[in-house]
Amino acid sequence: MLTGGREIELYIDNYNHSGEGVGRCRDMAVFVPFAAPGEKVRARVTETRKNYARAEMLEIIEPAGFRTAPRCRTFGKCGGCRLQHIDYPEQLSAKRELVRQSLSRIGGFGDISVEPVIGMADPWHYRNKVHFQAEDRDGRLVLGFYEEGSHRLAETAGTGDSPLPLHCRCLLVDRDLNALAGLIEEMLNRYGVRAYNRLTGRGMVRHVLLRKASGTGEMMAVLATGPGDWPAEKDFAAELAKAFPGVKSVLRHVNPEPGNRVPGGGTLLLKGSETIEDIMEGLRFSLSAESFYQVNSVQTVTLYNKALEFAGLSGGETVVDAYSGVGTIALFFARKAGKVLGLEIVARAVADALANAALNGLANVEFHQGAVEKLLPRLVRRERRPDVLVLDPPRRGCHIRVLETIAETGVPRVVYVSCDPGTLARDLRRLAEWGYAVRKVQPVDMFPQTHHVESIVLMTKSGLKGK
Ligand SMILES: C[S@@+](CC[C@H](N)C(=O)[O-])C[C@H]1O[C@@H](n2cnc3c(N)ncnc32)[C@H](O)[C@@H]1O
Repeated sequence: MLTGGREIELYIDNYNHSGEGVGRCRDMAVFVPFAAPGEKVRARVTETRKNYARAEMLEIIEPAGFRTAPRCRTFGKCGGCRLQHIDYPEQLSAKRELVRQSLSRIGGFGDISVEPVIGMADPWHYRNKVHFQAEDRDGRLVLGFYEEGSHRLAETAGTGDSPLPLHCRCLLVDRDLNALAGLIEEMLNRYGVRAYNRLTGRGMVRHVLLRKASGTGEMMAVLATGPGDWPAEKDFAAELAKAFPGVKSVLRHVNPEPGNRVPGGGTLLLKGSETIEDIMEGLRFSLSAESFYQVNSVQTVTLYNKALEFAGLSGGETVVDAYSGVGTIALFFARKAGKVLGLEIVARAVADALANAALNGLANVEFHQGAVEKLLPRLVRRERRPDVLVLDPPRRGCHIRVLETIAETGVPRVVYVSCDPGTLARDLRRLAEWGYAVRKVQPVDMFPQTHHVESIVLMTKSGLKGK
């Protein structure tokens, strides 16, 4: 029996779905964060459950050849990155194996073939959106990231000789957004603004959301604040936009509630416009602060082009883009299909998608607001069955009713885009039981240095050939 506090030595032979090393001790799986397969480590047990234990690494007795020095000084503290300790080629093969194992164990697909993960030429500074939390420290407001599982900022972040404050140098975040965060932090202090304290209700800034449209360079800054008056808010915004030319939108989101995660409140436009515009593969997209938009612009193009390839369009097809967000996939497809119907639950995203269709002069695309599990069954009853169905659900995967509708109507081609190999495997299993065959599985690395992996899968009705 393994007990908490005990020191053990173990060989690591796999990763779990969170990117932690997995070894075995007395027939018990032991998860060791930041350990890697092929390594022998000494670790202290921190948690024991019925089927597994967790341990913290004390010493690497035999390191793996692909182990590398993490570049960020807060690696292991802030919780954003999980894989900086292994080199990039190993990250890609680990993610491929993760997808393969999920499809095999959860999906029941046996020895399924998974394509090598499409990685990035430069796997750093790829994020076009970031939330910096605000905290008062030694009489100054600082911006940074929380330590994992806490509401305290990790001590320092980043590395190198940048003039930015240490906590504003995330190695995953676009360099302009890091620089913008540094300027905002300096300015907030100069304007005498303090961080909001959720216990006392005093202070002003809760967090800062920054977003960049990579194709145009336009940036948006949203200061999420408590309810207090801020007479200088417009002066602040005007100075910020002047000092940082890409900044086209400065907003203040007021949240009057004491807690940290309470929605509601209102958004005030302080400077510029409420949206920024991006260009991707010749298509224009208008983005608001709340719009869901993929965070890695380089890999998004790769992902969407793969989706197009898997769809195998010849020009006249009807496509349904289920979970369409601001309409990005739908508009990519509209240029190659007869008609595209986007289905999305968030009203604001549907409004953005309609605006985006108009912005690009695409008349063969419609967007409907509602839950896919309600809209899709109605749609296939009312209109003809789509030739291609694209699914891009949130992490929890598809509602069973969506999968049943696919099976009942026999949609010939299903292109499933997923950010969670576990729910992907569960959904593919159901479709396979109802007569669909997996033709191709292509992971794309949208989130280098983290354990997350995006996959795109082509399924066709059995008997039909995948291209
Ligand atoms: C992973 S995002 C994909 C968005 C878009 N395809 C893209 O690439 O930007 C999932 C989207 O599904 C929407 N969503 C979540 N649950 C939904 C449901 N039951 N019905 C319709 N849309 C839903 C979310 O609002 C979000 O926009």
